[in-house]
Amino acid sequence: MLKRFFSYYIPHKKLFVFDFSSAIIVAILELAFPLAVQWFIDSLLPSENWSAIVSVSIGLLVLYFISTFLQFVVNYWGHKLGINIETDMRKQLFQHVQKQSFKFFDNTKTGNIMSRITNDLMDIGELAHHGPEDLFISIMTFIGAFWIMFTVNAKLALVALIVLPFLALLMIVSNLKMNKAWKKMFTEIADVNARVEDSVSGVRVVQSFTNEEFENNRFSVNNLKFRKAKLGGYKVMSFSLSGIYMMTRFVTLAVLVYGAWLSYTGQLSYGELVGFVLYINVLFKPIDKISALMELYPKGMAGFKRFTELLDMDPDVVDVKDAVEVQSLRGDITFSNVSFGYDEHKQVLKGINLDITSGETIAFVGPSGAGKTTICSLIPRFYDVDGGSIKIDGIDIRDMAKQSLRSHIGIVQQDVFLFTGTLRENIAYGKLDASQEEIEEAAKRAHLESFIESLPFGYDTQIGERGLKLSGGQKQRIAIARMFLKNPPILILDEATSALDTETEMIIQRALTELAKDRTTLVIAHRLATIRNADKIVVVTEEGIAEQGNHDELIQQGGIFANLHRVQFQR
Ligand SMILES: Nc1ncnc2c1ncn2[C@@H]1O[C@H](COP(=O)(O)OP(=O)(O)OP(=O)(O)O)[C@@H](O)[C@H]1O
Repeated sequence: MLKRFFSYYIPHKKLFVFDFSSAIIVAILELAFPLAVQWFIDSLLPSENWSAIVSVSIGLLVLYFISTFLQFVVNYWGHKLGINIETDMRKQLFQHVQKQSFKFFDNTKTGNIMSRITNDLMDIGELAHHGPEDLFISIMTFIGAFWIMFTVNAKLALVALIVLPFLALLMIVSNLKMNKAWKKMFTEIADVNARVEDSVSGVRVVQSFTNEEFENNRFSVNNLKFRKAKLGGYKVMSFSLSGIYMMTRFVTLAVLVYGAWLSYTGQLSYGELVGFVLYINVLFKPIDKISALMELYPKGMAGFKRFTELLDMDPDVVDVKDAVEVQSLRGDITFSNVSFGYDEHKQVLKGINLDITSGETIAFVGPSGAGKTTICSLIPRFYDVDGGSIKIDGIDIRDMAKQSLRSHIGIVQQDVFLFTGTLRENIAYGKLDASQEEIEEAAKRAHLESFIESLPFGYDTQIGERGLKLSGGQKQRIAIARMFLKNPPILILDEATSALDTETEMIIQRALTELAKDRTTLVIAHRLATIRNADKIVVVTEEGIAEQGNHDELIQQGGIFANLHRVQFQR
């Protein structure tokens, strides 16, 4: 774990060396200062050589300036190092999450992912800066101070050492306890985030059911759990800090009393006594630093551990070695004996055989939950099949590079997802480098033109978070405009179930018919009227594909489709 943590320093090694060496020089200067004071009192003062006293004072002043500058370096560039590492980790995690398969998102709460990327990494920068540096410097100054104290007066130095084993024990025990407490705290805050994400995105449902009180209570449960976990951590920390404080102050007093007696009996000079007391401070500074690290280390490491846990989750759908980078596709799709389940306990598809010729429009119909959407999700490899194969233009899609395959498939989902931003940005999502002319052309073909013209800010209109300021029909037309820009040879249309008014429906239908031209189009159909002209209708039931043929053939067969047709049109 530590080795992995240190690997993040490699890109910033120059900064690290700069910061670290400055910190070492500061520590050496601090170590030398009490010695200088001791020498000042014992040797320089009795000589009454004022010019030497002034020269030494000026020398000390210069050293102070150097030390001040180096402290600035350590504070600023040291933190810069930490922030750089934190930023790298956050970027890496975000990119990793983007690569995850649908299965991951099916099973992970959004708030949880957000927590990992933001909160969990919050303390890592501080740890990256202070961790190795403070530890090394603390050990160095501690040993240095102790060694000097020992050479000045061994008996007095041993008095200062008495508390050391107790101190070490206290630190180790509280470190272990804090580690546990902070890990728990991160889990709880992730749950708080998940709850907030859920309630805020679902706020319209919450308010329409007047369930605000219920949501408040659910939130309070998580919030209190987080409070308890955090308070637990602070309790251990407070005990430990107080213990350290007490022990260190006890030693100061013991050294002062015993040192006074040694001085009184002529075994210690005044300069040595003053130097010794100053060294006690130098000796305790590292202990203070280490106790601060004790708070930081478990917190940072708990976050780092959660970071690596997520980073080590490999996506389910990956490219094989030497995967084919697809340049273009005709759009012939073949399903051979395909089986699939979202989890091992339940098979959703089995024995699916299907041939789709390029340029055809295929409509999938059947009862809810039969697997129509699932069949379509397998084509862009949102999930990989468990058995059998899917081939496009004769190549197994598992042998194609995932991104190149998906760049040839367009999907218009039932529930159109729009991003916060302008209309222009949302249409251009289909082709990020689209020119204004291309965007306008796509909008025109999606029958969006007159709507955009009616807006005071036209293409620059902000559509609100997730397109909240737009109607269902407008959102669908934006999704269609995106597809005109993307221009994929294979198109998947998940027909909207929500009813639109007849006129809007007609406009959308016209746009879709134009979009489907010269492409292999798969329509997940909910209303049978819209698929009359499909080249092939595939009836999917829980047992698999029950019927296929064109509209008239299926009506004539008098099977499931004919039945569905009768039910829908008799209403
Ligand atoms: N992400 C998922 N994780 C687990 N199970 C899922 C997931 N998506 C769908 N299912 C299950 O798979 C089965 C098929 O669902 P699918 O969405 O493919 O049906 P559908 O025919 O498209 O239904 P509808 O017409 O209602 O959209 C259902 O039993 C559903 O509960």
